[in-house]
Amino acid sequence: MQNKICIIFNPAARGEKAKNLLTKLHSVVGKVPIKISQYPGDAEAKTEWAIEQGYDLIVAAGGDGTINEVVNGFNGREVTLGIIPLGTINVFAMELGLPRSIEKAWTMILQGNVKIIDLPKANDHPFVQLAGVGLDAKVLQVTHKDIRKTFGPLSYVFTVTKLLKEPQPLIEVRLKEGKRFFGSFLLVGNGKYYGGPFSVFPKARLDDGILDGCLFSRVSSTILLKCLFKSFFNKMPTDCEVIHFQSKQFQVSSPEEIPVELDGDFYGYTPVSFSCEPHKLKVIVPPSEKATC
Ligand SMILES: Nc1ncnc2c1ncn2[C@@H]1O[C@H](COP(=O)(O)OP(=O)(O)OP(=O)(O)O)[C@@H](O)[C@H]1O
Repeated sequence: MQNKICIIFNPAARGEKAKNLLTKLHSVVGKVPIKISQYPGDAEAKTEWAIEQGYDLIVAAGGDGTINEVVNGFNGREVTLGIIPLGTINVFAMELGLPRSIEKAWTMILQGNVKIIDLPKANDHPFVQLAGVGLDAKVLQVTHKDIRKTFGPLSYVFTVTKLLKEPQPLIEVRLKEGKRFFGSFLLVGNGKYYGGPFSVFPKARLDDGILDGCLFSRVSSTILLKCLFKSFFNKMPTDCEVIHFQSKQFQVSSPEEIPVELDGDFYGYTPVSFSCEPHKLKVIVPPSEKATC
């Protein structure tokens, strides 16, 4: 049976440059409805509305934050996710090997090769690709929107440099499987990539039923640069500064509240519990990708 498709478009993605792509998007998708997200959180509301109207293939046209909102709008219902990557970095699209051009992404969506992947959660809040506790979440929280718009991803580098001068927090990670770790900055991955083509979780797979963690005992510009360099070549440092773990479920706590981000957007504060629902999310991938259903 043919899917009923609805597109949820975020004009604010790619530093608000995505809005210039709306006419192009209309010309590529023809009569398929495009609903425009009007404010942060609206992509989730529009997805819920679309599902109530009987649409069963919801296409997120935006970046990772838009995909996150769309998936949160699924609320456990049996619908399929399509993606037209219009964000700045598009880490999840990179993980799935999706084409970046609107035409190619649309052709792939119409081909309809579905893969079923895991759906990670922070408390009850789903995310698709990654989460961070500590430094990166704080960077997202404090980097002003106008500075982000002007300097793009470079604006985060300015903030990191400033934040590294501050005292580092203490994070405790308690795995359901029994182990306990301590550190100051935690990254959690469903897939391999973080922040671009950086393979911070080289062992991660989107459909293995587990989450990968990377806990830094402390962070400095040298440690971060070393990690970025190594992860670009698919090798994370294995020295004492970084603990790698895999787990189905774990708790993260800290003496003080520490910020948490999900898929590149600020989410809230510790304590937070991470878990992973295996084989829960249907997503359209290129025909060359082996479907798991
Ligand atoms: N109409 C809107 N006005 C302002 N912000 C919006 C609007 N609609 C959605 N948003 C917000 O835009 C933010 C950025 O979206 P998104 O993450 O998709 O783009 P991006 O940051 O360019 O991409 P990526 O995360 O892949 O680099 C999200 O936090 C989302 O909540």
